[in-house]
Amino acid sequence: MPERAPDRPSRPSSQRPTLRLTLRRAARLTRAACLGPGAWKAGLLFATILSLSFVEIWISLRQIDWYRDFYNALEKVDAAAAVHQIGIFCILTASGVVTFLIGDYLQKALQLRLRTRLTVQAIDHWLGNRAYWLLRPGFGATPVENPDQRVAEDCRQFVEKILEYSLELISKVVALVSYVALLWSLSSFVLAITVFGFGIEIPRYMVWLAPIYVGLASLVIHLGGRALKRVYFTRERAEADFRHALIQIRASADLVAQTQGEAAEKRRLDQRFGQIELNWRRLMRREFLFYLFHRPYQTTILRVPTFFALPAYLAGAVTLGGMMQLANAFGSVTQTLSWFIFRYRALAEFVAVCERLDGLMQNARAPEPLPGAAQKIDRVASADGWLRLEGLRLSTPDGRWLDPTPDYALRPGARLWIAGGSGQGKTTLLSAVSGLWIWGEGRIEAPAGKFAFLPAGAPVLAETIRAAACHPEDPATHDPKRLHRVLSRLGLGHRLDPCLLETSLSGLSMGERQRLGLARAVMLRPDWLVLDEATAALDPMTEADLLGWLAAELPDTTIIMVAHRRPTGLRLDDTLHIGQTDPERKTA
Ligand SMILES: Nc1ncnc2c1ncn2[C@@H]1O[C@H](COP(=O)(O)OP(=O)(O)OP(=O)(O)O)[C@@H](O)[C@H]1O
Repeated sequence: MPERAPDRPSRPSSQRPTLRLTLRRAARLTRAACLGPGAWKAGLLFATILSLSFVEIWISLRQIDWYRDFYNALEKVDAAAAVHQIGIFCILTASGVVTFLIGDYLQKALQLRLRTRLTVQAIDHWLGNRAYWLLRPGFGATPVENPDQRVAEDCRQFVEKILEYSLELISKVVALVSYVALLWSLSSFVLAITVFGFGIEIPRYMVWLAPIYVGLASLVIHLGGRALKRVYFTRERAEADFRHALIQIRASADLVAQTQGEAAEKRRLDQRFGQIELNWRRLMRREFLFYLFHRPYQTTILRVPTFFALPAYLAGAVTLGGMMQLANAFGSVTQTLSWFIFRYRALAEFVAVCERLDGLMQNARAPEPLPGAAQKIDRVASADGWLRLEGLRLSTPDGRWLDPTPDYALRPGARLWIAGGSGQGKTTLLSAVSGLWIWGEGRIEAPAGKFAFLPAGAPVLAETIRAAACHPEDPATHDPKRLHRVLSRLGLGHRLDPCLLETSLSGLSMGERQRLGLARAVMLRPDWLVLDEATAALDPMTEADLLGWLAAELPDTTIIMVAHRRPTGLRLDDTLHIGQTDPERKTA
């Protein structure tokens, strides 16, 4: 039987998304994506890509020299030197293209490797700790919204962005050092200005101007755009909610059509799309403010360096080629320093991705139930294979107590009917026995062995009849002839493709679904079989026939049946009444 989730460490309190917190989140996710088997290959790929980016920096430095040489050739009207420079230009451009192509290809290979690893971990946490079960509204202390989006979209985005940004950042730092050194060597002259009658001389003014210029611009842009992160977070949530509603309609097409629910669905979709619209308007306002500063900066940053270098040219300190080289060096420094500004919008989105994905990973790693309800069920392994309930009283996750469950002991191989009125806690008891339900008090002695659960509704999530009939085991490990015989006995033979035993589950009636559930029970041969209203959709004659057949197929299996009607066809050893209503007395 599944074991209860392990003890949960306390959750970090909700924190404001500061830079430090974002870096911590990004570091945790990066570790999850990088560490593990084959990590050295990822490291090697990263190092190669980084080296290629250094080559690109070298090429760009050569291009700055090229500006000087080319313009000086023009100034001297030296045709041969100009043609030579055009040749150098072609070589530099070709080298740049080749370096870019190889780097881009390797980067995509690394992305695939890291995304696979991160996604596998996200899925492992989400499914492995039963977080998908516990972290739902009404169950978990911190329900996770739209996990589908976080696992599918955010893992991809995180890996793409972290690679892109970390490579960029490292190469920008290296480039910055090179560009500053170049700018330092070029701007050896002094700027002499007069302020309020005082003569001021600023040596190497181009070097000091660059960080002041970019620093002021960064501050202004950050102030204008800092609210964007929240808007991006909400945008993703609204989009995911809308998509989810559409998926629900696809999955419940019959239900919507039979209940003529189109108008209600349209209202629901309108309401969810309304959230997208609302957020979009907020985004329009925020981005307007942001671009008010960002756009002018972006459009002037390439032109302004020439204006700043002009005083040196006019003072005769540099030649025209020297001024162009100086302007380019200054432009390179300011553009490198402006990385934060140019990436501001994308970085704000990246912060939102980190918050969502790390939230999923952290919560799923140690899913915490809603606080407030008692979690005092003492679950122990049964030494003699009996199932025992002692002093058991279950509660709902929000703390409402259900009626006490009678003390009870069930021997292996017995057949038990659990009876009780609607809402009295029968399904909840089954969940507690299987270790899922943790709210309540008392003691459950749970036997070991293979456990199978047949729910009332749809059988299982599977793509083919064969997979559904063997779920959760691999259908390839089951004998196809036996499967065919079982399904035919249950009246589902017509659903099988004669050659491949593969057909879709769509269009199965509720009774057919429940018969498929019985097929599963027989194929799995569990030690413990729990049926929760799993034959309620069958007519009494079929139910009696199939339950009799099931009992014969599984002679040693302990069968626990929850049903409102006393099951026929199954020789019952005992009945356990849950709650205050005794259905037998009621019928009598
Ligand atoms: N997540 C939850 N949050 C709050 N209450 C819950 C939750 N899950 C179950 N309950 C409540 O616990 C009670 C027992 O539910 P349970 O499904 O076990 O009843 P049941 O006996 O199987 O009912 P039925 O025969 O109608 O299927 C019900 O009142 C139900 O509303």
